[in-house]
Amino acid sequence: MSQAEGKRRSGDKAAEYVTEGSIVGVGTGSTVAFFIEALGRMKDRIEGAVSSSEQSTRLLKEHGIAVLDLNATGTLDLYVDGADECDRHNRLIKGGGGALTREKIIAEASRRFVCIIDASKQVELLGKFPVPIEVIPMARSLVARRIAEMRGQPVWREGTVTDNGNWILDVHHWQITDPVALERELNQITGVVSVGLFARRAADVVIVDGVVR
Ligand SMILES: O=C(CO)[C@H](O)[C@H](O)COP(=O)(O)O
Repeated sequence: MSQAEGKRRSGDKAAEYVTEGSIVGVGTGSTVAFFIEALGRMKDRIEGAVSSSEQSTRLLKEHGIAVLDLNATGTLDLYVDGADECDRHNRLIKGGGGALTREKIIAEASRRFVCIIDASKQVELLGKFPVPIEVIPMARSLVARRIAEMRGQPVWREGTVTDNGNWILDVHHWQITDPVALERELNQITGVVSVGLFARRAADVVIVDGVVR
């Protein structure tokens, strides 16, 4: 099966978790684009979506789905999003598309997080994919120095500005044996907005190539 086919199957399968009349949290990325297509086919049966990025907002609107403000919706029943890496405990690296902060907010605001991936995203140990960290622009070098002290190799994703007006550092060469502890430690660095490790709030359900794992 091609990677694109795996993503499409996972996006389609996730639509089975959407309930009548609900508001769905929607992530960002090429796998989520397939989910949005599936959501478009059932748009008359949902109230709308909360979007994690300008990119997904555009896609949702193209499919005729109302985009709602999280401040007005309260807790969501369901959040569907992709990932860059997923370990056997459903802990994730996310943010390859740069939308990690809003993704984390919606994941946190949702009762159930369904992660949709293709088989290539499954790993034994998180960290081969660089960990994205969104930073306040003026704190970029400060945060990079702190990360270097933690034996990470931060690379500035130059030219990328997040939907929140911030910058991203991608941290290479971390073998992440304790993702919860690392996430906590990174969150404490002044200037860090959010961390692309979803370990404390891991996925509840993981769908791989269209099959629930
Ligand atoms: O975290 C993300 C965006 O910030 C995406 O979910 C992640 O990068 C996976 O993307 P794709 O589905 O295109 O492989």
